[in-house]
Amino acid sequence: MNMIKAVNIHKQFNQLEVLKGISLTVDKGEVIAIIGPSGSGKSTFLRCLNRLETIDQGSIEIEGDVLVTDSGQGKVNYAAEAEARQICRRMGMVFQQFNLFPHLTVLENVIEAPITVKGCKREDIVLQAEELLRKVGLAEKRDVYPSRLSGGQKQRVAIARALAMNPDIMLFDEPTSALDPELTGEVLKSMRKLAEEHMTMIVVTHEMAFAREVANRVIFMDNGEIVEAGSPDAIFGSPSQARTRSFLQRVV
Ligand SMILES: Nc1ncnc2c1ncn2[C@@H]1O[C@H](COP(=O)(O)OP(=O)(O)OP(=O)(O)O)[C@@H](O)[C@H]1O
Repeated sequence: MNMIKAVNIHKQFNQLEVLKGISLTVDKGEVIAIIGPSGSGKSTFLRCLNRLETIDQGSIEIEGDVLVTDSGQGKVNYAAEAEARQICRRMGMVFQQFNLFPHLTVLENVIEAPITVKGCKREDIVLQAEELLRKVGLAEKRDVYPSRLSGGQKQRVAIARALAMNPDIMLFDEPTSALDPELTGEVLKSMRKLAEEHMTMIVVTHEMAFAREVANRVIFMDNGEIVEAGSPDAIFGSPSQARTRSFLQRVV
């Protein structure tokens, strides 16, 4: 069973065709890096996987459960709301802009969703949250408000917060793009640790070194299409497509 099976995803914003038939399957424990020029549709594709954006055409299955199917005739059918929500809950997401609750402490940020969404008891989830904060190196920031944290620390709280929901899959949408260069390392280290624990991950990133070292598979997207996909060695070492080569020459 695939963790994610997306077939022929199309997405338009008004007249702009942003995804032009993207297909991707992801197996358990795989780390996928999606790279490509700005505006190529990488974030939109990631957001379609967990229904932050709806698709116009195509189908998505998460761990064998149908989130959305193609009914033909250019229409799609989404699972009923409760089921769709339950399916999407298996995916944790980390955004470029952290999106922490400013009025909650670090610990409260981490335990908020397990309590309100999953109905966990506070005393049960606090221990797990403290463990997750230790894991991202922020145990001592437990009672601090986000405004007192660096960008890198905020992002690590965001990772702990996503993990507190016990997701089977983690989606990262350019998690280091808003950070000063000296702060990206600490976030990438937390992500690397997750990868070593065999978390299934899709990472949209401009960090080519991370993609090369940590991903099992690299997807190069351009202009709403997957131009090329392969092992990091293949993509970075000997890309077969001129568009991939030209992109890598510009960014590496
Ligand atoms: N909600 C929206 N409404 C209208 N257009 C959108 C919306 N979201 C994205 N777009 C457009 O869709 C295209 C793809 O955007 P997307 O953010 O997916 O690209 P990207 O590859 O992730 O780029 P970047 O690396 O710069 O984040 C862009 O032209 C963008 O302006």
